[in-house]
Amino acid sequence: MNPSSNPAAALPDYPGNLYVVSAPSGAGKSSLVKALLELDARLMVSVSHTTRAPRGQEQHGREYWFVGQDEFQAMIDRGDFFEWAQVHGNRYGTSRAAIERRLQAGEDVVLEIDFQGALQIKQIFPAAVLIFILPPSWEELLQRLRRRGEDTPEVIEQRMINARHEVAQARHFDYIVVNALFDTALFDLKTIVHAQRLKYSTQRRSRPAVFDALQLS
Ligand SMILES: Nc1nc2c(ncn2[C@@H]2O[C@H](COP(=O)(O)OP(=O)(O)O)[C@@H](O)[C@H]2O)c(=O)[nH]1
Ligand SMILES: Nc1ncnc2c1ncn2[C@@H]1O[C@H](COP(=O)(O)OP(=O)(O)O)[C@@H](O)[C@H]1O
Repeated sequence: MNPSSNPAAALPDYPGNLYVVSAPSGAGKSSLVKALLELDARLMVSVSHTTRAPRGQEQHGREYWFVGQDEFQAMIDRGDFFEWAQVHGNRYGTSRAAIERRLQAGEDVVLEIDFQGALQIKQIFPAAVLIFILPPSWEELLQRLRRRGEDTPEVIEQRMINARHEVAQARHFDYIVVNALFDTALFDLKTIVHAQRLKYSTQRRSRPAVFDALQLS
């Protein structure tokens, strides 16, 4: 956990839903979230800020806002981050403005962040739904990192070491999805999002249409 992060007061009960997806590097969270967004027009992903250098095809403002150490530090000092954390030697953060505005507008937001950030979010926004994605095995995780071909062997080795610690945090999450077969994991993710959407809308102002159809109070 990040002792220096700016602890926010609990957020109000926004009409939008917040989903947080975490996983060890290479488990498939970016691929799954991308596929989920294609299936679900109501979901928006929040683009984080990072001090990490861009990988091959990554674009500023699409995968991340790539910023320098000084700019990141200035954002921390101004309290611009909802949460931030140091992960694999770089800093990553979710900007407050982007997600609060969307949740207020009733949009559903997905954050793809590490477990430290996820646990910070749960503290300030208990209605957030925390989903942890597990690889089917350590061997498969290593193969996926190698096949992705984006990281040096040293970086892959570090990510495999960090993964042991990260997966131990899965028990603090609301749901666990095993990404063995991609389509099965995607289906699981979609089901969680859909089920939570129905559940939360019953607790809030809006009622799911099926309640009217069944004349439920
Ligand atoms: N706390 C936090 N973690 C983030 C944020 N954005 C990305 N991360 C996490 O940082 C880690 C490294 O991400 P990245 O460098 O893209 O590598 P990848 O996970 O291998 O694709 C992953 O666990 C991400 O989920 C953020 O805004 N906040
Ligand atoms: N179920 C799966 N089976 C096989 N390969 C997968 C699966 N899910 C993702 N991958 C591949 O594994 C690699 C890592 O996935 P990625 O989405 O980048 O992971 P993460 O965002 O968690 O670091 C990518 O090359 C991706 O295409």
